[in-house]
Amino acid sequence: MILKELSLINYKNLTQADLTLSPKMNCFIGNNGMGKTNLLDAIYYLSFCRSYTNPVDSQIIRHGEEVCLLQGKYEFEDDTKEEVYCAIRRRQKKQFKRNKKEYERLSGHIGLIPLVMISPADNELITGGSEVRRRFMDMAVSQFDKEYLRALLRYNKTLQQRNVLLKNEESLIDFTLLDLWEEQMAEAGAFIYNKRKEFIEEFTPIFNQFYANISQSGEQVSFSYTSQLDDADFLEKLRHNRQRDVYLGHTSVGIHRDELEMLLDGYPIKKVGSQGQNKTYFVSLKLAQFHFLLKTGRTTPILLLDDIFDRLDAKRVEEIVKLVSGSEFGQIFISDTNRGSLDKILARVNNNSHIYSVVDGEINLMKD
Ligand SMILES: Nc1ncnc2c1ncn2[C@@H]1O[C@H](COP(=O)(O)OP(=O)(O)OP(=O)(O)O)[C@@H](O)[C@H]1O
Repeated sequence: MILKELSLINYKNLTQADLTLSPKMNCFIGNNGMGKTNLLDAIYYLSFCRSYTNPVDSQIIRHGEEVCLLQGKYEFEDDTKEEVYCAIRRRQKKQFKRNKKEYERLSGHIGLIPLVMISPADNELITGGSEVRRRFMDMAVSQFDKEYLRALLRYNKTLQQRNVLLKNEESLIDFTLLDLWEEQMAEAGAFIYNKRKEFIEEFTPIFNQFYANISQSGEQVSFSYTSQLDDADFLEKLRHNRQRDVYLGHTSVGIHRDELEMLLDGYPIKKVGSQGQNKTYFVSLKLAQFHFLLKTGRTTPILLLDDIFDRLDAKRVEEIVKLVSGSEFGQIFISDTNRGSLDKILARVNNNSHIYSVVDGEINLMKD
């Protein structure tokens, strides 16, 4: 699937743009702080109904403006077309439309336009808290498995409801209601746990292959997925911990506590990885996610590469260039401050490329 046309108004520092895009490679070049990431982020927004870098919608709207508009026109391999429209207004609920019809729930949109973004912010996957890695699993699975997304929404809602009850004084807690939330949590939680385990099992060899290709080394990458559900029935565990949770005022067991440890040669990469190894790690993770989505979905996802070559040695850059210019990858959006690495990619994809300059939020086509 490709994004054929993108229009935007007031997306962060981008005032206005109407772009007709290349089906293969679209490069955005500009100095620091000019708006390259913002442009990729706008494309991300149209897939996930949220920004990659900033979860607060009101901060997406250009300073001093009241409304931000995004519109993408997509074309699939079987010639079907999709038009996605989004309007974000200050102090109002955002509007998201597919082919002019507004979604009742934004979750209904997730997965329609599969996309993978790789950006320096992904270093958080290694250095950040466990919630970042859970989110990675959730995003990766939700894009091809609607049932997983529904279970996740159900789980989060019941977890929140259980926590609200637990905040009451013990004598005021409605235990019948607590029983009900726990049963629903246990059902959704067990489903998510099994899906995560399945995903990690299938995903690990693909990830290892990408890492080996890029690093050209014998380094082995793997995960250690641990959950409180590993050794006990979830409902039993919830009931067993109830008294403690009443005392704590929140739920201390569940899949919201899962950890996905990331390992390099059996050691936590967080502790042992160099900057270049970390980068190779998360780039490989994301490319493996792309491959996984391609295998499980009905269309080739869009790939966004935000400033990914910095800090990698020439050999690793070359290997990434080789990978992403291969036929497995479809439409790619790439940002960089200079054309060095881009020219190597462009040479591999012949003339199927557009190059844009980004200066102070203005995007101009330099070459097509
Ligand atoms: N809501 C907003 N309104 C106006 N400007 C904004 C808004 N949000 C962010 N910006 C501006 O966007 C700019 C950052 O743009 P972006 O992150 O796209 O830069 P970049 O070209 O990718 O730079 P780098 O090469 O450093 O990564 C900053 O100048 C920031 O102040």
